[in-house]
Amino acid sequence: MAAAVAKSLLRPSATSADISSLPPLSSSSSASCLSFRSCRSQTPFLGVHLADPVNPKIPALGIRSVGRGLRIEAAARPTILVAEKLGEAGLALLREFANVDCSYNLPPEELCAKISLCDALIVRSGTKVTREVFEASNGRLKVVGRAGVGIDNVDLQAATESGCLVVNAPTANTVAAAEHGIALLAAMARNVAQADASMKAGKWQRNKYVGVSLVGKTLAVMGFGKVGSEVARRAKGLGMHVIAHDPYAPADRARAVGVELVSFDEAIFTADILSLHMPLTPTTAKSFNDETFAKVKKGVRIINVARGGVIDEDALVRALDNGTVAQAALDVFTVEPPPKDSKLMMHENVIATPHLGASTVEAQEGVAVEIAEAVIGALKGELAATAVNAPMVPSEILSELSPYVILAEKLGRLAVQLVAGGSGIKGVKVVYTSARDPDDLDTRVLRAMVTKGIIEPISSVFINIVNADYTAKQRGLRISEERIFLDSSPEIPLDSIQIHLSHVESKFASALSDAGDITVEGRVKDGIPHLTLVGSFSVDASLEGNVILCRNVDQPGNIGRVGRILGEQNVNISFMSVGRTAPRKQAIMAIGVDEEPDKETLKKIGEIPTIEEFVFLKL
Ligand SMILES: NC(=O)C1=CN([C@@H]2O[C@H](COP(=O)(O)OP(=O)(O)OC[C@H]3O[C@@H](n4cnc5c(N)ncnc54)[C@H](O)[C@@H]3O)[C@@H](O)[C@H]2O)C=CC1
Ligand SMILES: O=C(O)C(=O)COP(=O)(O)O
Repeated sequence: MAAAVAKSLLRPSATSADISSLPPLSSSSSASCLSFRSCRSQTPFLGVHLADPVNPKIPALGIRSVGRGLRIEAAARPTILVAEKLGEAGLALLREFANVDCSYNLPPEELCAKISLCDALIVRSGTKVTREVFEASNGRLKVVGRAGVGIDNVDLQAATESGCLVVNAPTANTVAAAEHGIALLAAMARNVAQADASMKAGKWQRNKYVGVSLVGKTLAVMGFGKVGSEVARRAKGLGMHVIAHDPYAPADRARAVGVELVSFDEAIFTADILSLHMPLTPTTAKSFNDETFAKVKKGVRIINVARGGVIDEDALVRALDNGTVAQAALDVFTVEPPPKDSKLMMHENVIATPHLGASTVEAQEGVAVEIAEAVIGALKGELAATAVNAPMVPSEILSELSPYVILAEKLGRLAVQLVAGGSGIKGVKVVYTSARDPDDLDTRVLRAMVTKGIIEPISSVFINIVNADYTAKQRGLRISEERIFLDSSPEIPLDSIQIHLSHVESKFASALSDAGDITVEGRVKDGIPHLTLVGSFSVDASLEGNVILCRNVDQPGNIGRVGRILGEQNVNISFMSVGRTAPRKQAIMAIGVDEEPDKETLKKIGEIPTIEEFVFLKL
């Protein structure tokens, strides 16, 4: 397989450029440490290429080894543009390997002008690496390194389309972000920022700035990942009662820290202080809104060191104005920097810092080294453990597996949505039924896509074949694979894929097999992925758009009742499939819908007397 990958490589490297042809440094650049040595020949790559998992035309990531008696091409030095301030230890590593251009805070047009002369770009959260940047690179840019966790400032789709690898540094700033959360917690409780400002204005206001104590208070950590668990550990040291909400965190990890995992509602009902540490995803976006604030304990305090977008900022201003939220401490904002007249930032009960969570000397040295090593490794053509968009499968294998790749991801996505909130997933078993000899069926990409389907809807992490196993392991997710041999033609790579999630509760009890696992199975029919089994029920539904699964007693009229409710709301049904144990016994209806039904419509479906349970799933 590795040899096959190596064969499928490489497009020609962009031509080299002389230092004199680089656009001038921006007047706003805070530093310039251009250190070119060999400027004539800059075709440095061993060849880094990306493959889109569903578009085999995009070549695979790999290494161009030397041809007959040829030298490895890495003799020439690549050019790396460092667009935001990076720790010296990382810069030193980069300079040993490449020509390094530190041009900080470039306006977008200057970044675009420079980028066609650079092989790698390193940024933090302040630089938007847009589609325009990839287009302007004319294919020369091979690696973008994000010196930190969140990659919401990099257009990953555009990066993948242009064959550019994106790597990040996910661990080195965890403690810094957690410490900043604790700093904001203490500063907020004791009005440190407001009291300091008052003293500097010549006042001595001892009565105005009476604070609240932390000991004995309940802190709800929302998002019990790397940063959240470090915050929890520290808050316990302050004598706080710590609970956490994270639908996907394993309970034993929480138990090890002495923290109880609770539902979202329990967390917001009971917390004196909420500390946000979840990623910004479509599910978490604006999850702290008017509806949420209506449920919180009056006078709750909120800390946000995650992403501004998880809070509806206008709703937070209203909640601060009416006293529902007593205070907020914010490091991150929907728009950064926020407008100077932002009501939220200027609110007297808000303390704010300019996205400083990762900004300690130690963390910045750590991320600088972490990202420098990842970028250098990628430029050498090595696999990066922290790659976020780099599938690595030869195009011929990809083209054969491509419908199964989609099937694997959709089954994973479907299975995770069947898990009841609060029951963390630990064990995933993927069963392939195939007539192929195991050596002729490379399941890495399928396993990666199952992992992607399971993790991506609940995380900010982007999964591909490079980082799937790494990410699953980091999250305590054990993915095992099993093959069932089918005595038929090996021309077809796979007959079916089954996913079993063990030791979890389901929000749709019918999805549980006799063994008690959430079980879903799919097949490819005429090139289209189909769902063929849910729990013990056989169904046949194409895995496209959205699906409503209903369990009902098999009797006339059910389809019509559901269809009428959907029709009244102008929700278009794309397909219908019924699977039943026996006539007039239990049945499952799978109904494909083009539009997402609103809550009221779903409620009406749930109220049909013969419908015993139902679930709405987004594919
Ligand atoms: N302010 C700053 O400078 C920094 C901010 N961050 C941000 O902090 C956040 C957390 O980072 P890490 O802990 O490194 O990430 P992580 O991926 O280790 O943890 C995120 C956790 O959130 C959980 N989660 C997902 N959806 C959820 C939901 N709907 N409700 C509750 N929990 C949910 C996940 O299961 C996971 O355990 C990210 O948004 C990251 O970008 C990270 C470092 C510095
Ligand atoms: O790592 C993250 O997600 C951060 O938010 C840190 O951002 P920064 O590198 O300080 O711009």
